[in-house]
Amino acid sequence: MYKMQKKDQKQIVMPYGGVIMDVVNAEQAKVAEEAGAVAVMALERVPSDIRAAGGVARMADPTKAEEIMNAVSIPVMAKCRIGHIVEARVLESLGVDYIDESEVLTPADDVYHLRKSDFKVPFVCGGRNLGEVARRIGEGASMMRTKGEPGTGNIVEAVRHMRQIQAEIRMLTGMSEDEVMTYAKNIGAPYHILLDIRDKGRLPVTNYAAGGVATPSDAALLMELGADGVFVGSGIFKSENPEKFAKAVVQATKNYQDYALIAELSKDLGTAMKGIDMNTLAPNERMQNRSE
Ligand SMILES: O=C(CO)[C@H](O)[C@H](O)COP(=O)(O)O
Repeated sequence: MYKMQKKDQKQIVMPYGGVIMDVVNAEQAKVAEEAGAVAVMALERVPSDIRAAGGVARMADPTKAEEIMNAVSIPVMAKCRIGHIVEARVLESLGVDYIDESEVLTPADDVYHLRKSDFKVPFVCGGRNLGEVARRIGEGASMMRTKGEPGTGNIVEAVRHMRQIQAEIRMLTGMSEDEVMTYAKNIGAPYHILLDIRDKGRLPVTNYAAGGVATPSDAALLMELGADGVFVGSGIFKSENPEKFAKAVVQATKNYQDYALIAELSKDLGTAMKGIDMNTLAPNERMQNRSE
């Protein structure tokens, strides 16, 4: 257990090379489980539909989480709005396995994130750089994910965030304690968490990549760059053949350096989700900018 987490807080145990899939109903949850997903994320809509709908995106109807929990035996996550203490408590009372305090929903609090160490249910949070990651761990997050740009089918932001975090960790490992202190000040990160990351040479919690995965090769690329696993939302159920894409993404993530296998998995998959060019998305349309 990481020291910022409560003694009686459950832990998130996710395997290396695992895939967590966004699902909006029992049928999709079963597709994810059959494909080999290690967990599902219960949502009202996948991120590309949230993006298209606009307006305020809130925690899903509890019936949705219950329907999905009843359909599968793998862990079920659900999203609450950033800083929404009551949505988080409601999800905890429903018995979801993990909560994602997520920028995919519109934030409830634009200053404070949840004090996650106050909860029994463990949390996953998003980060674009080491400052964000260390702050979320300091608040008690049990797992991290890079943010990417959800719902775009464009991997470029997920790549940017994974590279950024890995580069900062590599830089940190060469720092003396006085250098870590100044770095902590500069990036607004808790000093003791940076010291721990420096000593371990990696994050103290599992870090999956998320946001924009649309093909088996996208998922493998994020593993290649240092992810422990991947989240895939829109890329599965907005593709032409969700069952095939789901299985292919799971296999490619697990076997991310088996390029011949990834070639086979990529054949005759059907059309991937339509992507969005980042140049067409203004800063205020980017979910990743909703928190820091
Ligand atoms: O927020 C998430 C992780 O908790 C989503 O599952 C993830 O970002 C999905 O993005 P995309 O739809 O682009 O795959």
